[in-house]
Amino acid sequence: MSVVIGRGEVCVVKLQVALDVVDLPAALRLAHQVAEHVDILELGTPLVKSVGIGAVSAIKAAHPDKLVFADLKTADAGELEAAMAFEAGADLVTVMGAADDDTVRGAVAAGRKYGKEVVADMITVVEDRVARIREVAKLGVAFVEIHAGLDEQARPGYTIDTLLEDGRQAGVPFSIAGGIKTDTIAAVRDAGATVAVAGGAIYNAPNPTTAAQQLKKHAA
Ligand SMILES: O=C(CO)[C@H](O)[C@H](O)COP(=O)(O)O
Repeated sequence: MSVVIGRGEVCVVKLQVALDVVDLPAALRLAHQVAEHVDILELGTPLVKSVGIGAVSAIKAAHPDKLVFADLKTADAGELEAAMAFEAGADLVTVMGAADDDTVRGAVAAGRKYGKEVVADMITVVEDRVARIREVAKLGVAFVEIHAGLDEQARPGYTIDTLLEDGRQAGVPFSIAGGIKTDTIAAVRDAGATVAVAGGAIYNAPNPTTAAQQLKKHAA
């Protein structure tokens, strides 16, 4: 399966579900509920920490037709950690955009070896995020994830607007993650994102299948 989604001609924003649960049966259940309506199945960082890298293999085995995204958020030993995820069946893996350039390069080297792709997660506050996005994009990642984490989202007054503005300014392929909902996903698409990542809007919904379906509809 081709995983080149950052550098190709992409007109429609892809929908990535973040499986932010902490046990494998729950992740498999959620993936089964939403797979039909999403393009990418993401194993959230807490899931990988709780279950281990074998969770990647289990999700890929259950959904071989989907891109599987291992959100490792690697901060060091980029080549080693990315190789672990690719060996387990991941199509995409994250490395921290704020990590050392050699950590990012290492992950990218593993991606080249396995024919898979690396995404730089820009969650960490850096002085000038747009400048760092442009630097990281030159290191060979498929795209950057412009991301407000759950802790940032919990702060009063949080909106997704800054993420979208950084995406517009950066001029490189990007995804957006940061509490995307049905009322914001169209703006994510219009800002030019390649991928929209949704976690809580799906796994906290009374009916995750319907939630994923609605997000896809609003993104079209
Ligand atoms: O990586 C994450 C947190 O670090 C989440 O998976 C990502 O933010 C998407 O979830 P949500 O839509 O709930 O923000």
